[in-house]
Amino acid sequence: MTDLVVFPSERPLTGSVPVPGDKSIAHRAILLSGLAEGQSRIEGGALGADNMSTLAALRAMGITTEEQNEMLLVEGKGLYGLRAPSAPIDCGNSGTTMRLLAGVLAAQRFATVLVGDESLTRRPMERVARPLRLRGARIEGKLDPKRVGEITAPLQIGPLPEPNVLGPLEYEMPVASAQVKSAILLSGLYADGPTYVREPLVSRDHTERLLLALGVPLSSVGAIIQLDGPSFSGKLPPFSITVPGDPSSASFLVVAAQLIPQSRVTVRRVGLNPTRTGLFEVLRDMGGSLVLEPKGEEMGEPIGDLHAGAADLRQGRLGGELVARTIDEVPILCALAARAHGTTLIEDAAELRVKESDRIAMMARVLRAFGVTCEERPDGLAVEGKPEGKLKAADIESGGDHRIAMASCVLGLLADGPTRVRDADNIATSFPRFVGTMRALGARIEVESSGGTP
Ligand SMILES: O=C(O)C1=C[C@@H](OP(=O)(O)O)[C@@H](O)[C@H](O)C1
Ligand SMILES: C=C(OP(=O)(O)O)C(=O)O
Repeated sequence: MTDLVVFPSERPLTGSVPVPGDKSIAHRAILLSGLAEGQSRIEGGALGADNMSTLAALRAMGITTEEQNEMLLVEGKGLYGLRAPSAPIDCGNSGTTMRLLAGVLAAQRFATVLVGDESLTRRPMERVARPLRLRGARIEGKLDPKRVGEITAPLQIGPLPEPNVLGPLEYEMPVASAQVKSAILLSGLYADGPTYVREPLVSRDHTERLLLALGVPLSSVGAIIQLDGPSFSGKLPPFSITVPGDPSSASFLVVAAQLIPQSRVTVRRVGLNPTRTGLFEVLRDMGGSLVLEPKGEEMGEPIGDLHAGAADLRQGRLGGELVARTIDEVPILCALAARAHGTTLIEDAAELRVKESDRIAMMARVLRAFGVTCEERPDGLAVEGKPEGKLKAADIESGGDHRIAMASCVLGLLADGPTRVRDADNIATSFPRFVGTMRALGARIEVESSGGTP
């Protein structure tokens, strides 16, 4: 296991850096390249371990892939080209891998078992199983003794029962989730009738954009999406994509720049899909310093450079529809709130309790360890900002959650002594070069082996 030791910053953060390719877009690009007919090319910078779990799943089902520097070549075999894997597929720490794969595997004539690490094995899976069953798939999990009606991994999927084809589906999702929506849409590629999905709020729409770019007959109005299975040709063309930089990874750098006096940081080629930019909107409302410089688009995804600088912040508010567009940025929003004048309210965010960790409870613990007063609520937090003076140096147990670990590192830069962030290996699930990137901007972070189980 690795600990990070973060030293208080003595100088501004400055420089221009890239971030890894967007994890969500890369999952979808990898999966769809395996289902396309022919060779696709995916360039994505240093993709993290979660994306590698999706790639490994394809390999386990007979898809040939090659990694050349930071480019992936995938030999897609068509929608029906996957082969039964010889063992359970390990989705690692990646909820997106498990839920998106479920949509594709539900339509196969062979059986698969999906497993994950300890954290993924605790996460709710009935939300994805239910709509797939409603269109004829066979999908079972382990009954969750603590949550009635809930199942968790391992997931046993398929084989598809007679008549061997998924049916149409009209489904109203109880919770906004891009993973569930995507699984439903992917299963719709195999269905003999249309797919209609309605979300309570608009979640990230990368699957829709990529499917449209590949010529799939799909349309959406707000939170309603329709895929016309029968008029789909059944073929996906191979494609080349340079995955835009991940705005969720960029958020840690953008927030660090706000908090350290005189900082000026540019993050290059970041995806600016409006379903992902909630944090930047909240930051602007808090008086943050952020300029977006558009740089075109890639397969329907807008891209731009982010120019961030130090700012004097006032309290912010996150709630309602903005939550879905900020869902992975709440840990770093808490760091921002910790240095703002006034109390920042985060509401309607109960979903955070079922991510890699219970991110509401974890951030409450982290903030208190740094000497920041906060109130933990069922669906969020109230964070009392402490804009003056230093925070208290802390010893943080990140619980193996990458976003908790990175948010803690940013807070550590503002402390009155070295901060230890324990169990930080998991940062590699989404941002393998986080420490190198922070150092390139001027932060001092040391990596130490903590002697626990590696
Ligand atoms: O579809 C995706 O790529 C993701 C969707 C979100 O999860 P939910 O669908 O559970 O909200 C997000 O938290 C996750 O990091 C990635
Ligand atoms: C929740 C996350 O990912 P996943 O659901 O894919 O594990 C995340 O990256 O913050």
